[in-house]
Amino acid sequence: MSTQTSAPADAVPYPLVVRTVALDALGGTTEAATTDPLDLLGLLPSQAPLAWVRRGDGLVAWGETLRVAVSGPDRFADAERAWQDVLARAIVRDEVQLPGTGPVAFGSFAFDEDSAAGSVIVVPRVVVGRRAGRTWLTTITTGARLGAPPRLADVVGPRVPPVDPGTVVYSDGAVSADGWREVVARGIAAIKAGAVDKVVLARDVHARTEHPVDARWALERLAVEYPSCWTFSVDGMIGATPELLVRSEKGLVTSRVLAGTIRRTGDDAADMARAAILAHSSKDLEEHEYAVTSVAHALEPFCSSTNVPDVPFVLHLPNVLHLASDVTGVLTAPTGAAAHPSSLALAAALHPTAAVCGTPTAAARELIRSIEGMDRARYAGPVGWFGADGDGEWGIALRSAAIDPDDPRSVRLFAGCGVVAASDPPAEVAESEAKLVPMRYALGRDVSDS
Ligand SMILES: C=C(O[C@@H]1C=C(C(=O)O)C=C[C@H]1O)C(=O)O
Repeated sequence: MSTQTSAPADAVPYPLVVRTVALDALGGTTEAATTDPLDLLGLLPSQAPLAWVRRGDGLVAWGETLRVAVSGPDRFADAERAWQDVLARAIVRDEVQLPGTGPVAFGSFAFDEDSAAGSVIVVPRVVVGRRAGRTWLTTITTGARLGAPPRLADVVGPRVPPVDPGTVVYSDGAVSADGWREVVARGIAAIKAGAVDKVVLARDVHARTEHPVDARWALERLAVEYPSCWTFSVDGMIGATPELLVRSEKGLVTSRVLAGTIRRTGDDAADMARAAILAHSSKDLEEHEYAVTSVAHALEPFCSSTNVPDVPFVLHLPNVLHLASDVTGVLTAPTGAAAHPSSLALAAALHPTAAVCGTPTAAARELIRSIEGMDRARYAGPVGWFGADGDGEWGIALRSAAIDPDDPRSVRLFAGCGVVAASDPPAEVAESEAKLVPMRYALGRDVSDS
């Protein structure tokens, strides 16, 4: 339970000066919007890139004006307070006024409050954003006053292509695949003994790369191969998640809940048949129901109305099919409060959902602590960004990996699976392998590597 600001608000010699200007276009395109994610990702430097990109829209950022490290059960509230302190002293000129313009902080939070891994929010120096054909540049400095409007050419370096990580050698993480089958069997036994209804169990795999991992290599591959996912990079945590914990924008809240998975075969006709099986599988529908209910209940105190679809749709990804539900709500101030909560406060209220922890939450988290055999660190925790008005987007850091800050040739890849009474341990191991495919692909060279 602590907060550490590497440039504490009190120690910032001047208030933050935040300036957002419109950009005509990126990548030389002056026509209507392109949806090429590489337009944004292609601007990133190799050092500590920050990204939140989907279908060519989103935010990329670099540099560090401020970093706030938090931990423990109050990590979300502590981060929020630090951000509010910074904002209270900021001088902002925002000529674009869209979600993601003006001051922006990126964050990545540990799954478990007891994790040895810290959580962090980073306020970058430069942000480039794009939304529905409009692009903008934000600079965040600690200069004493507003200077001339920033220009992209002054803040973006010469394009240095991402470096190929080279040969990748995989080895067991904290628990081997065989050992993890036993972990799943223990989870099923605990469910049958009545300890929980559902538990989500995860494993890690270690990758050793020939060359230091250039996060941009992985991000570019993920953004192209998994366009319906949110490709993210925050403080060495990278991935492409299909699951949106919460988006809060102008009083509307959205959450994309996933739970219930089937592997793809590579044969489109067979996959269509599998999609139909998934949509009717009572085991997967049960897993899904727990996840949707946990999100709907967590949102209720903050919403005047919510909309929970009656039946899930099937989300097609290159590696797996998921049961998916988009839960939406209209935010309202909870009793006694002046304003509705920020996107980060909503993420804190939602986390951990039954899609990544289980049902009931506290018992599932205890079971994970006692049988999973690893520290999830920031895997399955909230990752994303928020702005000055508190609006923002937080995904669940799935299909993800953590690059070791002390050894960038060392990477932990993660995958987990929802377990219910009807689960089968070998099938869950196979499902976890399918969920590792995106990050293996990201570190690879071409499709045949995956
Ligand atoms: C835990 C993960 O995925 C979660 C578990 C799912 C399932 O068990 O069906 C599906 C999507 C995610 O909510 C992961 O990808 O690591």
